[in-house]
Amino acid sequence: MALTVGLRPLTRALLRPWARVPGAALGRPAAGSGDGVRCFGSPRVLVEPDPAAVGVAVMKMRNPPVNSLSLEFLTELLISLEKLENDKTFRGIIITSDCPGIFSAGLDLLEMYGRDPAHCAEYWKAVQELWLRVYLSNLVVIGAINGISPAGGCLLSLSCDYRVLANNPKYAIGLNETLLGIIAPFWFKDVLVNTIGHRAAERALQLGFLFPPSDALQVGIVDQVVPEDQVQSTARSVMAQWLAIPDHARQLTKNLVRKPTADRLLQQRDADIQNFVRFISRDSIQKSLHVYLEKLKQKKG
Ligand SMILES: CCCCC/C=C\CCCC/C=C/C(=O)SCCNC(=O)CCNC(=O)[C@H](O)C(C)(C)COP(=O)(O)OP(=O)(O)OC[C@H]1O[C@@H](n2cnc3c(N)ncnc32)[C@H](O)[C@@H]1OP(=O)(O)O
Repeated sequence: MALTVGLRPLTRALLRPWARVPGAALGRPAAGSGDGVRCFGSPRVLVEPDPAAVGVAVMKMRNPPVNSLSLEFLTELLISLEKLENDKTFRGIIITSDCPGIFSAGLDLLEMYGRDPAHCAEYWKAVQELWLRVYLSNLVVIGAINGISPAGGCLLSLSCDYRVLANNPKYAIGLNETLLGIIAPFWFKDVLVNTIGHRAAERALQLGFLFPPSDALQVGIVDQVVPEDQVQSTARSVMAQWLAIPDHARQLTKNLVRKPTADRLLQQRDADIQNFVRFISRDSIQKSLHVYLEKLKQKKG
C-alpha cells in the first residue's frame, strides 16, 4: 500500500532515503560491517533490531517534547511500520518512547486547531491509517509504555497486542478526550470496550479517566506494570513468549479477533473523515481546543 501517495510534498521530502548502513537490509548487518549499524531511522522515529532478540525491532518514538502525533510524525511512523511489515526478517516490534516521561501526548492539537477542512481531512486519514496499521499488524506489537499516554497515545497502546507500563504514578493512561471538550471517535471507543469491557469503558470515556498504573492494571487497560527500569526487558521476554507461537496461526487468530472492529472503520472511512472534519470545525469545538491549549501554556507558568 503506497502510503506516500497523497502526502504533501514537504512530508515526502522529509522521508528521504533512510539513514542506514549502505547495503544493510533491515535487521541484517551490511556486508563487511562486522556487527554493523543495523537500524534505520527518520527524524522522529528510530528503528533498531533488538540485539538480544532475533527478529525483533525496537521502534523508538522521538518527537520531542511530547511525541504528539503530528502529520509528519504519523507519516514517519507509518513508513517505518510498512518497512518492518515488508521485511521478513522481523516478527515483532516493541514500540516505546525516547521522550522522557512521555509515551505520547496523543494527537497533535495544533493539527486540529485553526486548520482548514482539507488539512483536517488529510490529518484524520493519517490517524486512521496509523491505527489500522498497528491494530491489524501481522507482527507481534508490544507497547513498552515508559511515560504518560493520554488519548491518541492510549489508542496507540491499546492497538498493541500487549502493554507493559512503567510503575510511575505520573504515567497515567486513558482516553481523556472529554476533558478537552471533544470526544473519542467510535473506533477509539471500540478498542477500549474490547480491552476493558463495556461498563468500564463507558465510565472511563465519559469521565475522561486517566488511569495511574495500579488502576490501569486493575481495569485491564494494560497487561503488566513493572518498575521503570524493567519495562524494556519485560517487553522483550513477553515478546519471546508470543514469538514461540507459529506466526501463521497467531496472525490468523489475531485477524479473527480484530477484523470485525477494524472493518467497522474500513467500511466507512470517508464518512468518518467527513464526520471528524464537521465536528472539529465547529466553533464550539475550536473554542474548547483553544481553551485547552491555553491551559497547557498557563501550566508552564
Ligand atoms: C462525531 C465525530 C467525532 C470525531 C472525533 C472528534 C474529535 C477528534 C479528536 C478525538 C481524538 C483525540 C485524541 C487526542 O489525542 S487529543 C490530545 C489529547 N492529549 C492530551 O490531553 C495531552 C495534553 N498534554 C499534556 O497533558 C501535557 O503536555 C503532558 C503530555 C502531560 C506533558 O506535560 P509536560 O511535560 O509538562 O509538557 P507541557 O505540557 O509543557 O507540553 C510541552 C509542549 O508540548 C505541547 N503539547 C502538549 N501536548 C500536546 C498535544 N497533544 N498536541 C500539541 N501540543 C502539545 C504543549 O502545549 C507545550 O508546548 P509549548 O512548549 O509550545 O508551550
